[in-house]
Amino acid sequence: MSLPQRVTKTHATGNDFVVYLDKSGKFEPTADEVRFLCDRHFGIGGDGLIRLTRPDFVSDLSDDQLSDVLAGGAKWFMDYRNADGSLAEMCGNGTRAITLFAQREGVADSTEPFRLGTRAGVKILTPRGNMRPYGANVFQVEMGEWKIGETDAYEVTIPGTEGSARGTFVDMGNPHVVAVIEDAFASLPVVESLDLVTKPVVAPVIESDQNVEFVRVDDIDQSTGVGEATMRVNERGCGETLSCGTGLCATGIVLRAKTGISHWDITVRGGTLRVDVTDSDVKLTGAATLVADIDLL
Ligand SMILES: N[C@@H](CCC[C@H](N)C(=O)O)C(=O)O
Repeated sequence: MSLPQRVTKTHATGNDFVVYLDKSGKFEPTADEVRFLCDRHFGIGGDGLIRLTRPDFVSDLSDDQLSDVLAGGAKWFMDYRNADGSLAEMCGNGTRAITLFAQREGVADSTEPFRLGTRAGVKILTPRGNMRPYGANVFQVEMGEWKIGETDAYEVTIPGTEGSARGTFVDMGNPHVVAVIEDAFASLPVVESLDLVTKPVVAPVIESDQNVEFVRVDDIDQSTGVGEATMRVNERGCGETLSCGTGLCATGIVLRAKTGISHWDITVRGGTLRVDVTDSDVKLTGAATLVADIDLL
């Protein structure tokens, strides 16, 4: 068994995680252990597992990744695993949940920005306290650089559902395809009616697999420059989740490319978050929650 006795259940806008602190590097989980803890019937349940550890205890990091993380000033690392046991480069919601946990464990200062290492580089989290309409224990995350592919280059379908949409690839460190489904190129049902238990199909195939976001623009206030949108997501390695932080950022980036609006309040099934996009950076603002400490038997 490579798990510690005590783990903690957390979530960030309903994207839920089993997390633990591994100060000594003794507790690198196996894929079977991840699947067990994330199982909603036989385990604790979670969209993913996060080990908070020192960067040099993460065995899959290349020398370049490790030196980038250390050069970026991160003393702690978010080792993220999807519920199916696969590794992921990044988890936007996970960065907030694990930073709140790091504060509680006394390894992050609750008043200062926290530099967190990830497989997609260092992310900086600034605590914002309670913030309407986003909730309690809000953090603003500097998610860093992003890349967008050709607009609408992919066809997105859902097996068993009639219709299709066009999707745009976004690299947030991890891979996303964003389909704005209530525009001229889409014939899928409305966002709320989609079957996202079924994994969407993206063509042409993306080798890494991908997370897929389905989005509707609800409102654009030209006087404030802020848009509102609704999004749902099917995540790689996990299935439908109530929220996906990197997916929200990818959504903000695609909506900016399509509308010219850079600031978005996006509502997912787990709440509302803020995404602010510039040419060189994207910021994500949202809440985080610690739910329970659990002793494994
Ligand atoms: N929920 C996450 C993303 C988690 C990883 C993703 N499933 C992947 O494999 O890329 C988020 O909040 O960003």
